[in-house]
Amino acid sequence: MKLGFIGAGNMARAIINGWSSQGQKAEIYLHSAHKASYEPYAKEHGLHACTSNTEVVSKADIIFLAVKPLVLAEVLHEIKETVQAKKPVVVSMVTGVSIAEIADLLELTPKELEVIRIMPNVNAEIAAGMTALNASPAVTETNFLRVKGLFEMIGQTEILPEKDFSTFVALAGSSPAYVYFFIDAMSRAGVKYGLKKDQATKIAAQAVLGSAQKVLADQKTPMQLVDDVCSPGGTTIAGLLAMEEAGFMTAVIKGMDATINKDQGK
Ligand SMILES: NC(=O)C1=CN([C@@H]2O[C@H](COP(=O)(O)OP(=O)(O)OC[C@H]3O[C@@H](n4cnc5c(N)ncnc54)[C@H](OP(=O)(O)O)[C@@H]3O)[C@@H](O)[C@H]2O)C=CC1
Ligand SMILES: O=C(O)[C@@H]1CCC=N1
Repeated sequence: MKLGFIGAGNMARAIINGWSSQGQKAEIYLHSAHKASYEPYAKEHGLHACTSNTEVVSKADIIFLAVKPLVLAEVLHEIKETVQAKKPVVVSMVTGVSIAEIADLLELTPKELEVIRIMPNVNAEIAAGMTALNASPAVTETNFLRVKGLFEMIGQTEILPEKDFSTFVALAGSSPAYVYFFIDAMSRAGVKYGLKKDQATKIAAQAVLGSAQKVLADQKTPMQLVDDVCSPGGTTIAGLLAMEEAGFMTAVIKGMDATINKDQGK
């Protein structure tokens, strides 16, 4: 299995570094916009640096599209003829672009080309990712399981209808940033009350990690777990009510709404 990456930015590197940490051995071919960006990275990680996007398509069997939505049309125009001749599996992580749109830009239909749409997140880098997948009708079971397996190596996966991808972006694609933001806010409070920033960040991050693990491991709902921490007349209920007074739940949902609207081009 030969893998190809078009785009070598934050998300591509998180995935490739995650695979590398898990001993993934497939050859990887890579190209991005600037030599100074992708060549040193390829050299450092034992990847094949290609001289064009078309070369990536001609060398690899599974092509990962890891570019920003704004340059996607230009990239697909560039690789169109090689894709039409070779029919590799095309895996897109580009936000807000459907399988049908990708096939269309390549002047093929979803029945003619194996297109897998994914939405990963940056925690793939430490094998703690969360990736959604959906496939065009042309995708064979073998190839789908192959791609799904690559993401199971670096986290959890969920097969989702494309209509739910925008919601998934909010809950898992973008949300690492929101959780980092929350951790930083807690950590700043620690600094306000005299802790060093790195110490406060470690304490806050470990509390978030343990809480997430507890939610996944426990039969109780998150709200039942909230109640378990809130001693009557205690510190937690005082803090929780102050957060709610400042609009915590509304702020989170407004953030999710804005993410989803942006993903849907609204
Ligand atoms: N970052 C994240 O957490 C997530 C991102 N995504 C999606 O993944 C995609 C990539 O995002 P991200 O990695 O963050 O973006 P980055 O800006 O970090 O990386 C974009 C990459 O695209 C390359 N590029 C630009 N133009 C071309 C071109 N014409 N041909 C080939 N490569 C090109 C850039 O090259 P160079 O480095 O040489 O400048 C860069 O390597 C986006 O569609 C994003 O929505 C999905 C889930 C999470
Ligand atoms: O901010 C973005 O548009 C991308 C998609 C998910 C995470 N980063």
